[in-house]
Amino acid sequence: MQFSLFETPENNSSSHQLPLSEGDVTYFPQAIPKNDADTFFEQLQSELPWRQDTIKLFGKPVKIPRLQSWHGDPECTYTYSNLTMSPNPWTESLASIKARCEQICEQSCSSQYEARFNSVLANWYRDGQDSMSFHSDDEPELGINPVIASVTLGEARPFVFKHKETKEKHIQVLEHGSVLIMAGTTQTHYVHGIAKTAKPIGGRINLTFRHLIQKAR
Ligand SMILES: O=C(O)CCC(=O)C(=O)O
Ligand SMILES: [Fe+2]
Repeated sequence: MQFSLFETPENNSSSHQLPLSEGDVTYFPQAIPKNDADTFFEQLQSELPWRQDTIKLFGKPVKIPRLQSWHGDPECTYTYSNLTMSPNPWTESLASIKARCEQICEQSCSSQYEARFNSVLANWYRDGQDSMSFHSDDEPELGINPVIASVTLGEARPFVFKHKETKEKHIQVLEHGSVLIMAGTTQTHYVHGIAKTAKPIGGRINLTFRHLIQKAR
């Protein structure tokens, strides 16, 4: 699929900045047209090598409540919750969605921001019992003030930002085909997460595109 088929953000008049007192977050609904988003959802669900990792919580092994898959350029080894993941290669659909996110960043984000991504963490929330606890994406490999593009396919879920000191909260429902760009000091001041819900809901795939900085050897 070619990304020239996508609408440009200029046509996407409903993009808006979240009203966070510190941080820089912009939401682009319908960044990926519905038909393409439907196809990507099906393709990614069947083609990615999904795995359920185990992390240690207070010394005890706990299965994380979602499936994940890490992809990127060959040098992009990533450590997340004490897990070190070697990258799986880019698939055609991941590369196409990455190009769309880079296009949005180039056209709509401040020129001081890096608008190239070399890796992506894919998360598959199979139902309402799958979740992601509050965290910041502030690993050293991401550098200072990282730009992260977060794509939602499938079921819409509320995405919660919480200020680390003031506890100010902001909720944005992330819809099918949307892109959320987190930049500036967002990771310094806020944690974010996806809560569980008892509602009977369908699956959601989230892709967070990142730019990893290579460590000096
Ligand atoms: O599923 C989401 O929207 C959030 C994913 C996320 O925060 C992450 O992968 O770091
Ligand atoms: Fe995150």
